[in-house]
Amino acid sequence: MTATISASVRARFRLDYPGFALDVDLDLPGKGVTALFGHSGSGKTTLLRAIAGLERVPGGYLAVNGNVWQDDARGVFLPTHLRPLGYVFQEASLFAHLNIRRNLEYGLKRVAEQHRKVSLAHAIELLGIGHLLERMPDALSGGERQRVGIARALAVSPQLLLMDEPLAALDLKLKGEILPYLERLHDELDIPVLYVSHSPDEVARLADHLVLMEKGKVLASGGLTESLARLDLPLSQHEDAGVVLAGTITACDTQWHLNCVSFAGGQLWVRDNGASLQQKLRLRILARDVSLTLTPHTDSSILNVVSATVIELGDDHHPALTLVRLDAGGTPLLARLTRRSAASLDLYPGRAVWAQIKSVALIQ
Ligand SMILES: Nc1ncnc2c1ncn2[C@@H]1O[C@H](COP(=O)(O)OP(=O)(O)OP(=O)(O)O)[C@@H](O)[C@H]1O
Repeated sequence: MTATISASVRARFRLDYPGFALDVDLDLPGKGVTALFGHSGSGKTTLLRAIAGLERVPGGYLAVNGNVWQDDARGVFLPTHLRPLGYVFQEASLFAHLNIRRNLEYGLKRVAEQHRKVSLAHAIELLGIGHLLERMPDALSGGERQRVGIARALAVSPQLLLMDEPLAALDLKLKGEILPYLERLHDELDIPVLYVSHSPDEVARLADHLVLMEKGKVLASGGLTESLARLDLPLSQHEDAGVVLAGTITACDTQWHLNCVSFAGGQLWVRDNGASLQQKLRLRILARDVSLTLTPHTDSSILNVVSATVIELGDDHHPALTLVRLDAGGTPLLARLTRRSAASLDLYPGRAVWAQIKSVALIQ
């Protein structure tokens, strides 16, 4: 294998199907979660399959944190079974005749002792499935099966984890149960993850980097925070467009069950969901939940008022509305307003405003 020095995932693939062409050239972070987002048929699964070597793409190139898995120009092509990766699908296909422990152990044999970075015990603990080990797959719920599938993918100590809509087959309640486990993986493991999702909520909670796909091409690739705030990308037109900011809990108001989250642009009060002081968390602020004023109001019910500057105004999919991109101390915010309000406030790039955000609207 040829070695490169960059700590990243480099993927270059061109593939032609009748009526569809994949044409990507990506340089992705070598750690953290990269979300692949795009309409159905935009090529997300095809890209994952090419990365896994399941789709043989002549002329392709793939290097994962310095290890070249495919470089056809040099005659390098690792078959799928030799690529140290984990692949999680919408539904975990477990062996029906093996109990959960045996399912998890299956596949471990091909991982040499010295390459085992994630122990089976650690994977079991991370996904909270210790109590299920002696059960048979048909005695598990869909959510439990999926947690086993994720643990199985982790247990082979992958250098890259591919997740293709791992929560898509689950109902909202089960999704809510599994997301915290995925957040733990994100926080505790150093494995780069490519995560296909249609859900802005999952992307907001898990991703660090965002790749937007359209018709087989990469429309944009960049950090999550910056990408979500771009008015030129279709994401901003979603009903639940908004930004994600990273903050730390710096105060607790036990009388009113509120926590104060400090971020680069100020402070926000959020509902106390059991987080502790100094805990880091992500807040999702939807554009429709942000209103603007020219002076800070103290006679309103809104607890959160942040000083910001208008960066740009952009079109919304509805002619009555406009999207305003703001900067709050280096943190981007989006506000969706009526054009009438924007006109009566006389908003223009550079104008100083106050962004009001209802506490109840903040998503943790
Ligand atoms: N083996 C194949 N032969 C021909 N066309 C294919 C093949 N595999 C995929 N395609 C086509 O490639 C396009 C991209 O499919 P792909 O499954 O990658 O999209 P996707 O973004 O993952 O979609 P979804 O979100 O619905 O899963 C589609 O038009 C699909 O029909």
